[in-house]
Amino acid sequence: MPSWWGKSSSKEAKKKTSKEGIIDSLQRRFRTPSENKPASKSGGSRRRTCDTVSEKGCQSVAQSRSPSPSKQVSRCQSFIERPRAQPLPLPGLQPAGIGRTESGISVPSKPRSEKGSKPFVPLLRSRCVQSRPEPAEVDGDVIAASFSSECSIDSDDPADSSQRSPLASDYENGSRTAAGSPSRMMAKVQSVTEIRLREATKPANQISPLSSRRRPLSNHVPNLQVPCHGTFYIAPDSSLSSPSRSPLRTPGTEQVINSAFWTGKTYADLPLLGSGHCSSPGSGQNSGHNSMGGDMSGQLFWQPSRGSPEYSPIPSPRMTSPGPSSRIHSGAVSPLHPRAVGPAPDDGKQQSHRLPLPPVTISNSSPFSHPNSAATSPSVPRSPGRAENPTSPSSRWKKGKLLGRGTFGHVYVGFNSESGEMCAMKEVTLFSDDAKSKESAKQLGQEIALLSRLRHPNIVQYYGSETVDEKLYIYLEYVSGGSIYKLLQEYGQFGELAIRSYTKQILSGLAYLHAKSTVHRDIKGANILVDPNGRVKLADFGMAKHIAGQSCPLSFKGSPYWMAPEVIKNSNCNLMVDIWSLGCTVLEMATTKPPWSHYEGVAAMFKIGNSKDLPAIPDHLSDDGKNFVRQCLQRNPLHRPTAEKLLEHPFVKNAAPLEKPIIGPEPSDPPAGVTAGVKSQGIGHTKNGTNLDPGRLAIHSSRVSKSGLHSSEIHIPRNISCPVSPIGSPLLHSRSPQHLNGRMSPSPISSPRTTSGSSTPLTGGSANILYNQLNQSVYLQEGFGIKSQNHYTNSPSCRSPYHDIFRGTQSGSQIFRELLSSENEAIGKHFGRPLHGELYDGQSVLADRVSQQLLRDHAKLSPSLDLSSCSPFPDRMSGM
Ligand SMILES: Nc1ncnc2c1ncn2[C@@H]1O[C@H](COP(=O)(O)OP(=O)(O)OP(=O)(O)O)[C@@H](O)[C@H]1O
Repeated sequence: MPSWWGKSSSKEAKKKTSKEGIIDSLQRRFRTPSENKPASKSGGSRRRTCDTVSEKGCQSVAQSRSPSPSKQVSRCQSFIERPRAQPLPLPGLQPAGIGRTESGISVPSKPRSEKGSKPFVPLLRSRCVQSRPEPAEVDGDVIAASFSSECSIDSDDPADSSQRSPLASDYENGSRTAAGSPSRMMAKVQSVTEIRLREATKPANQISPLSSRRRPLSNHVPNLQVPCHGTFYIAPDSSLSSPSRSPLRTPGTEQVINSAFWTGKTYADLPLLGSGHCSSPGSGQNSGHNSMGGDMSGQLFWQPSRGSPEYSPIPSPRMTSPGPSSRIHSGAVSPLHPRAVGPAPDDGKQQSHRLPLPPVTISNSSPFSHPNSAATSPSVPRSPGRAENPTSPSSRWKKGKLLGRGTFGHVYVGFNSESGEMCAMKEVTLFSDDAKSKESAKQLGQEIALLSRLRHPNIVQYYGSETVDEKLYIYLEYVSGGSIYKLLQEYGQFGELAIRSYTKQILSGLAYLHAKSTVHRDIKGANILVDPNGRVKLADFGMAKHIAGQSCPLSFKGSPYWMAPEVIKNSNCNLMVDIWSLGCTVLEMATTKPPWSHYEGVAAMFKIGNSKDLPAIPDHLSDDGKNFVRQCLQRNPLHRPTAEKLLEHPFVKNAAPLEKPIIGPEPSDPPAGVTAGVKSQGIGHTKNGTNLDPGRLAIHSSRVSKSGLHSSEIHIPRNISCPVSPIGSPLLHSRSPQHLNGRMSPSPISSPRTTSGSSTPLTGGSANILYNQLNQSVYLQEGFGIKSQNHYTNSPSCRSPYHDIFRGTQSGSQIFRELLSSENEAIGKHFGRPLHGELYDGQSVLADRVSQQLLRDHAKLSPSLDLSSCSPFPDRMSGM
């Protein structure tokens, strides 16, 4: 049970103490001479303890692990073990070791000696503490089948590793699990279960962690193989794929172990690797994901947690570990790589950091360069004196507070102080000499390739990306409300109205996604963002995959508690896995926990995969709600309704929108400058008294179109003056009816941009405007009226995975582009131009502007660039 579900901190403290003793014993038992350093220190059990340990740069038991697989089965934090219902940290009442920043980000309050001076502590490992479940708490058949969520199986980044919990998956983390072959997985789970059963009968001090420490390849991975290329064999969360784990940083066996992991090691080797990452998915900065990812075979890989820093009362190992990134407030630490050490996003106070300066010199010497890429060429890092270069898009964006930490890096608020716009900036460090970085880049490339072709109001919008030096920045729609997971943790279970509304929106996003033969594979509360107006956005497409055929075999991705049976059982998975996960998410919203959360991750998987049981459905759900959940949680995927079909289910069909109606201004108080017939409301606009927020016009129009309602029946939403939200974004007004007349009446916030054409990535003054009204796509170009789609050079049809501008040094950009696999191109072939009439959210406009402006800005630097080409890599993308 997550600590915040716990009963009291005192109870936890006792457990902590006892577990620390266990850890000490383990360390004494397994510590190698090299580990017997003063720096090493036994850590406590649980995530919190691990964090502490990590912070101290201690603990590493992996290398000395017992050769016996069974002894290596470690157990990390489980729901079962965690204190129940620990209240959310309140000011002054935060759990020990946890601090809370002004921004609501939980951080370890414990002082860190290494802060600022010790960004990287080798051999830091989170402990895989084998803690035995209390008999009364565990089912007999699964009592042992638990991996520790706090264990790390790999991570070249000490910081990272120390912060990860293996099954990182405990629900609270919503952990995503990375594993391999489903079939093998089940066998492994069962085997591990047996092991755990055996372990459970042993004294605690005899239990060895299933660890994850690095071991010499010769000793532990005799049959290491290089994973085959061209498939998603590396989970985004995998250590291999994590840029944070550079072999250069801490060459160790862990990495090797991971590598072996990907190759489909036999069960006998599982224990060496199976402990997985000790990540605390929802903890700390991690938004609560512990997911398994990667189309790998033969691996049981508990992905490191990712998450939003803001909310987990329990500090994620990752968050509290000495790892640079984990310390939001700790100052100069690099989340991903020692070389990437930089200022901490937050240090208790909100700080803005300028983006890394873009390169000054650009040439086309890069073999990967293309006319439209700003990052294709060798470049010279900008000198400090050039920070204010107006041609630099990046210089106009300031990196703000840390929103969350993911597998690949950190996500920050991006703020354009000139236009007042915001976005979410995902910062990923790339290293040309880091194999893992390359894998990460590949994963990111896949995600970008896929996400860049998605445009839907219920899917977080991808704006663009660029590389600056060795960092890749991915600009995304900023959804300021946080994830459903976070909201549940903070406010408790949702009422049915909210559940209905959210579920309907999730379904809308899924229906759209599935129509593109794309499966998300990681639907859960932590990956669903909510804006202040209650609009839901699917996020985190790191696990998403386009399904060419009817299924995607050999995929074992997802988060244990939300994972469909067929995924666990190695059956072919298809789009229906998302429906199962949706059912779990509905239960999560209704109870704050996913089904089977009383089991530890692996135990839950065992239960999901092997039993015929269905999770309990709370009585307080309506009959429609219960039926909806049952529909989703049918074990036979063929029996599950499609997302499109479920939209007709009474549970969601009549779901009332959460938006409040627009409250019009006083009739006699029209703002100055308002065109006749058009009134301004706040930062929104109205059209001839319809009071439709243009930011929602298309959406509601779409609803009307689908439902057959007349305009008079349209629910009139209220734009709750939130300049941060997509709705409130001035960019949304590009869809204002005013634009149909070739006029731009940007909101006050957007005025500077729209009128001046300032060159920010997201604010191209002459950017193309995409307008959609009443389900009709109309492309507009600012100042030029309606423009044909065919002439809309930045239309989605022209996009490719390489559409983005990669700015930066050759190393960073080249790495990224080099590693964009052919699979990306394959994906692209399935994502052409959005269907005519396809709903475009206002964020699409922003996205287009980003790309446009990036191109434009780069063109300023490189006048010779040919911007007429749709595809930066015509040769590679010709098939799109
Ligand atoms: N568009 C966004 N708006 C607001 N917050 C966001 C956004 N994207 C991400 N975040 C925050 O950042 C956290 C990490 O982001 P995300 O999970 O996408 O990173 P990631 O690298 O994809 O992680 P992983 O793949 O391991 O799940 C999220 O939990 C969320 O709190």
